[in-house]
Formats: sequence, C-alpha cells, structure tokens
Amino acid sequence: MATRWAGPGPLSSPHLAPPRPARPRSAAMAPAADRAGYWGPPTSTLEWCEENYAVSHYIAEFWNTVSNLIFILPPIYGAIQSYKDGLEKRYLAAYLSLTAVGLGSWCFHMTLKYEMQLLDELPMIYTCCVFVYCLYECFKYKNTVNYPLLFILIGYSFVVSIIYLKLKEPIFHQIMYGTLVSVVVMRSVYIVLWVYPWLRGLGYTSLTVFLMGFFLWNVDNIFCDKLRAVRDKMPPVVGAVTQFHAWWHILTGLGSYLHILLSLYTRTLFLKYRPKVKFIFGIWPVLLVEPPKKH
Ligand SMILES: CCCCCCCC/C=C\CCCCCCCC(=O)N[C@@H](CO)[C@H](O)/C=C/CCCCCCCCCCCCC
Ligand SMILES: [Ca+2]
Ligand SMILES: [Zn+2]
Repeated sequence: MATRWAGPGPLSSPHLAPPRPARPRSAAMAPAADRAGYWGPPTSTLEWCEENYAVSHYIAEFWNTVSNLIFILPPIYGAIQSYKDGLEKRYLAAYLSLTAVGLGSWCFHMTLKYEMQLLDELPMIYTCCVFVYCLYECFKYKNTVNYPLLFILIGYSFVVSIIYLKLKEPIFHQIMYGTLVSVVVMRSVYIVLWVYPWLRGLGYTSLTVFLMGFFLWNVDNIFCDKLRAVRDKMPPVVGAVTQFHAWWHILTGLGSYLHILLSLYTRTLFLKYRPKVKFIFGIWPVLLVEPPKKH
C-alpha cells in the first residue's frame, strides 16, 4: 500500500498515525504480512506494499531496498566516465544526484523512518531540477551559465522542500515531482521531434521505460491486498517478482539513466564531440565521446 494507514491507491491521502504493532505470525505458514524488525516501528508518512521484515530482520523492505542499486552503481560509472572525458560538470551532477536518490531510497526502505523518507524524496526533486537545467541548456555555447534558470530551479527546490517539511503531505511531493518530470518529458519530445530525430529510439525508450515504472508503481498501490494474498500462497520467488515498487525503482532507474544519455548525446552532438552509444557486456548502454577534431 502506498499509504501506511489510509486505504491503498495512487495519490491517496496518507495519514500520520501511531505505529501499529506487527501482525501476529502464523506458525503453520510463511507469513506474508508485516513483522517487527531491527529499526523499530515505521515513522514514515508512506509505506509500500512489500511485507516488512519478511526477508531480513535488518532490512524493512528487502526488495525495495536492494533494487536501489540501479540508481547507485551505473550512475557512478557514468560520473567517472564523464569526468574522464572532461564533460561539463552539470552532467557529473546529473549522474551523482541519481546516486544520491538511490542512497536515500536505500536508507528509507531499509528503515521506514521519516528522516530517511526525506533523504529519498527531496533528492528526487533536486535531481529532476538538474535534468531540467541540462536539457534546457543543451544548445548553448560552452562555459555559459544560465543564471535566471538556475535561480528558478534553486528557488523551486527550496520552496518545495520548505513546504513539504511543513505539510508532510506526500501528494504535494508527488505533484511537484510529476510537474518537473512533465517539463523534462516535453523538452525531450521537442528535441527528438524537431532537432535530432535520429535520437527518437533513445528518447522514446527512456520515456517508455519510465512510464512502465510509473504504471507498476500504481499497480503496487492499487492492488496491494491482492498481491499480498497471492504472495501468501505462492513460493518465495513469486514474492520477489511481484514486488512492483522494486520494479518501479528498476524501471525509473533505467529510464532516468537513459535520459541522461539522451541529454548528454544531445549536448555532445551540439558541441561536435562525436558521441556514440556502446553496450558494456553487450547489454548496458554507455556514452563514449571523442573531442572535436581540430582543423
Ligand atoms: C524522457 C524520459 C523522462 C525521464 C524523466 C526522468 C526524471 C528523473 C528524475 C529523478 C530520478 C528519480 C527517479 C525516481 C526515484 C524513486 C524513488 C522512490 O521510489 N521514492 C518513493 C519512496 O521510496 C517516493 O515516495 C515516490 C514517489 C513517486 C512519485 C510519483 C509521481 C508521479 C510521477 C509521474 C510522472 C508522469 C509524468 C508523465 C508526463 C507525460
Ligand atoms: Ca511495507
Ligand atoms: Zn521507493
């Protein structure tokens, strides 16, 4: 369930409520319901469908936690590569902010503590602002800074953070985040439709993967009771693959990473760096660039 104490449903209103005791465990069958664990009762304003402390006593939502590796490892590689290639710092910031989302989200799902929830959700806003900046500055000369846009994005991040800290209302965060994603999507679509049509494959793959993640995020929220009932009766492997919040992490992690590649491809193409997408081990895409030839 997306909300801990209210009924399930996407964008439904969560309530802050006193912690509930873990549900009693049946000795006869593997319990699908929540248990008590190392980090104590959850204090977050949101919680997800995965049964708490079902896999490990030390990790509240195991699959939701480990699935964050996709936000952490590939962007670290991307950051190192873009540093080695001497690319602009804004792309280093894009990769590393995605890593920050992953680390915050790891801590949140591991503990289900309110402070860790903030470490997950606020960096989502900041990361998206970095993406907006990169994408709207793709066609500018090198070494220019758009101060008005920087001011707007920093102001947006600041105001959203302050209001969210006060309101503690997840729907507010979701709307503010969704607004930024829409800005990123509109600009990406503009680029692949009107500027570099040969980047359609990358652009639409990134968008489709991201939207599939959003679809599964809703499935996890809406059908939580049914999913839990199914998991209760099926072998543990079904329990693992039906953790749709974890799939949301994997798909949005991949979609966001591909989006950075799209943004970087657009930028380096504009700067005449001759970018190329290569697949590491034949599966994982990375961007390689060569500096422009001097004539
Ligand atoms: C062309 C492709 C566009 C891709 C845009 C990529 C933007 C990526 C920006 C930031 C990376 C963050 C990725 C998500 C991290 C998820 C961590 C997480 O699960 N956090 C939850 C707690 O664990 C948190 O509470 C989740 C909040 C979910 C909010 C969902 C809001 C709805 C967003 C829907 C956007 C659809 C827009 C469609 C526009 C056409
Ligand atoms: Ca849970
Ligand atoms: Zn999450």
